[in-house]
Amino acid sequence: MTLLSSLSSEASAKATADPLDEERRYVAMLYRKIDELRDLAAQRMERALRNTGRTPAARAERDASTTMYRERIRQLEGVDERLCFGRLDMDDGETHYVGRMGLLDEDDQTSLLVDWRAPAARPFYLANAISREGVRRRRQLRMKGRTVTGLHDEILDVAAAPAHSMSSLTNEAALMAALTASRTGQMQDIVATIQAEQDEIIRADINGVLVVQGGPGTGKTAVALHRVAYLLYAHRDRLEKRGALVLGPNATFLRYISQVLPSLGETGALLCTVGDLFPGVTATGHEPDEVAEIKGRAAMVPVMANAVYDRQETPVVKEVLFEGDRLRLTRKVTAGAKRLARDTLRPHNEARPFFVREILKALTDQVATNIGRHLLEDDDIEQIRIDLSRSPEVRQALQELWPILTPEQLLADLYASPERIEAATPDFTPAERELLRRDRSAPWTPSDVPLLDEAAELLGWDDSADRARQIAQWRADTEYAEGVLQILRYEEDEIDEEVLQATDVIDAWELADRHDDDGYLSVSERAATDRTWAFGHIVVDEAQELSPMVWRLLMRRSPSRSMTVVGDVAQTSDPSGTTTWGDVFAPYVEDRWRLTELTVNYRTPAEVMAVAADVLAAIGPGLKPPRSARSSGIQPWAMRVDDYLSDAPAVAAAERAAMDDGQLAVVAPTALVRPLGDAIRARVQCDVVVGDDISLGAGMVVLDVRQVKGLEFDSVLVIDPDGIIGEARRGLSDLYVALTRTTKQLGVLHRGDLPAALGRLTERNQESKRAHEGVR
Ligand SMILES: Nc1ncnc2c1ncn2[C@@H]1O[C@H](COP(=O)(O)OP(=O)(O)OP(=O)(O)O)[C@@H](O)[C@H]1O
Repeated sequence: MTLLSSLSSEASAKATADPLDEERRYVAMLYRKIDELRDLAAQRMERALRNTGRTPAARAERDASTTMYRERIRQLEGVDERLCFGRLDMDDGETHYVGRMGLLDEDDQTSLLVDWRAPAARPFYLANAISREGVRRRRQLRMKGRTVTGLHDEILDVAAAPAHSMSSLTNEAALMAALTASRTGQMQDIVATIQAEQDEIIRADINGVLVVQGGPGTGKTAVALHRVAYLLYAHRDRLEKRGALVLGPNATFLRYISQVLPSLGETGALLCTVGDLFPGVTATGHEPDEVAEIKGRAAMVPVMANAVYDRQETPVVKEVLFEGDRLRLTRKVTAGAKRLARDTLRPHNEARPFFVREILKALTDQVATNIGRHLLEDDDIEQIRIDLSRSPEVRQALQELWPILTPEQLLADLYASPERIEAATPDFTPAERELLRRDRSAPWTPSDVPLLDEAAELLGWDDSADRARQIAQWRADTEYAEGVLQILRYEEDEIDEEVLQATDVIDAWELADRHDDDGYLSVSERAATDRTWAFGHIVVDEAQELSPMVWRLLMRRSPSRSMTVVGDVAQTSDPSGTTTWGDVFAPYVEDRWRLTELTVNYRTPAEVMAVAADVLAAIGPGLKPPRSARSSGIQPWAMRVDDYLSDAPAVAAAERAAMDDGQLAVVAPTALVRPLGDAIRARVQCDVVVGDDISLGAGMVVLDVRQVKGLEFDSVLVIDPDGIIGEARRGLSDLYVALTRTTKQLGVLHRGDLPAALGRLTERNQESKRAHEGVR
């Protein structure tokens, strides 16, 4: 036990029946309060929905109100599970109950429940026997659903503390219970057991770039999510308008963490991957690492600029047919127009009108000269200019000389043409150019997204067509609505003059407006559809994997540079990723970023971490492993097999059979994942999911290292460590990631000798191997 005096009590323990009853009564009262609030929000939402919204303003208000009440109901539902988890008895006689949200007594405005993020709750996470923070007793409430099942008291009295019992962990009993619980496939919040070093980070200043470096299992993801919840609470005004973005490595990971923020009463952050950051594009394609690495380089910035310049053409002569005449644009003319347009320093599409104006002027001059300038008035010349601008041939020529481009067109055209690639990449080798080549029909990949974003910046948005389309659509809707009203008028005229006509209660404009079913969008929804959205705060998880081009995109979305960046440079596997934080931020904030470290591994037991530490030493001698919060008493093991596909399924089946519940992950080199998954499926009884199909609740999953990143499982079986090391440029880092995914058990199957870095593993002897074979 960490602290001096510790008193545990289970629901069944007679000696503590009274305090338990007292807490049960109190918590039941809190739930009644929550139910009342939920009913009230539901009633108000219903009332708001009944409002017909006769004017656009009323309709906007109705939509805003319903969204607000819907969010409130979701928030109240989110915090329902383990609403209240602690109680502080202070020296001054005050008592504070700590929970997921704040609740007030409406009559006397006293606090019934303190939000875990409020200053009054902070001692719950920080108080210890040495620095009591005014706390006399800290009580943990164990809850199952809405029922208090037990409690655990810590009396913070330094005089009674035996020196050897001091531990750096807070709420240790509850922490250990959380760490040893079986995993469900969904990340749980840690709100009842946040540790002091984590609390510091969660509540750190919102401004500037905060980098949280920490080894595997140190709670980086958990801390990042609790920090978002804290910032949404402490800086509600700022973040309500601009929103918060949480960027994760892949969709599986986002699903894994998706329940954490709602359970903290927050639904307002946008969770997405890099592939989601260009609205309108679904980046589902895969590509080899070496292609992604090239696309992620900072050298792609000039490449994209060259690709745009390459589209601004100046042929020796461009001939244009106009009303039977062959007009000529010499290079001198097109180059002059190009220079003038570029000198505006506007993006390509926005500079185009300047180019067009110059070219039309030159063509108008030619036509006027051909007719005889002395025969023409100013109005005639203007008419010629207008006719030229409307001529399909002239338009076609202008499109060839300076095309209107979308980011998708620019990039697809570039990839599809060896000539364009060559023109845009003067410093690339032929092999690198070849890697960029791709068919026009190939799907977009995540590493295309920052390039599309770069292209959008260089091209500028030409939204005139969109706006024209919107106006046309609105007109069509209005006309349609007017048509509907005509019909109603006609029919109603026939029926009864006393009957209220449709046109009395609704006009065409409003009817058209109702057709637009976009409704009221929340900040996250608006942010998700707006490429240029500037977020109030950005959180990046597994940040070591991001390429320089992705950082460039993120910095555009964060002009205020308010960011929390969490990662571990020892776990970098993406060839575009970083192993030095300074390199990432120097171009944007120089050295004005803060580094903070997490040092305790809450996931991986000490026995497994000892093995992983040897691999870490092989990655870089200076790298320090995190300290494990606990030992499991279970030694990790290795087993030599003859053939992975025929031997591994039996071992996996035996491991799974030995587990009561929870999840087993089989982590293998990418090429082995599918065949191994099929072979295992044929052997085991439980639900097995393979690769990207991962359904988070399955009893067994078969994945490669990329897919397993950020996740955790009760037991992990690593297949072919040499294969894992060999298949990636940073293969040892991949092995380190694979080994550190377990919360309890680790086994490694190998064919030849074990890699040197795994020398510490004890080989399983033949008997246990035979025992596994018996399961076949
Ligand atoms: N204070 C805490 N109380 C209870 N559980 C905790 C605490 N801190 C971390 N954990 C648990 O430890 C595990 C690892 O946390 P998390 O996934 O956030 O670590 P990480 O640093 O992001 O790991 P990795 O870099 O390996 O992906 C999770 O199950 C998390 O809930």
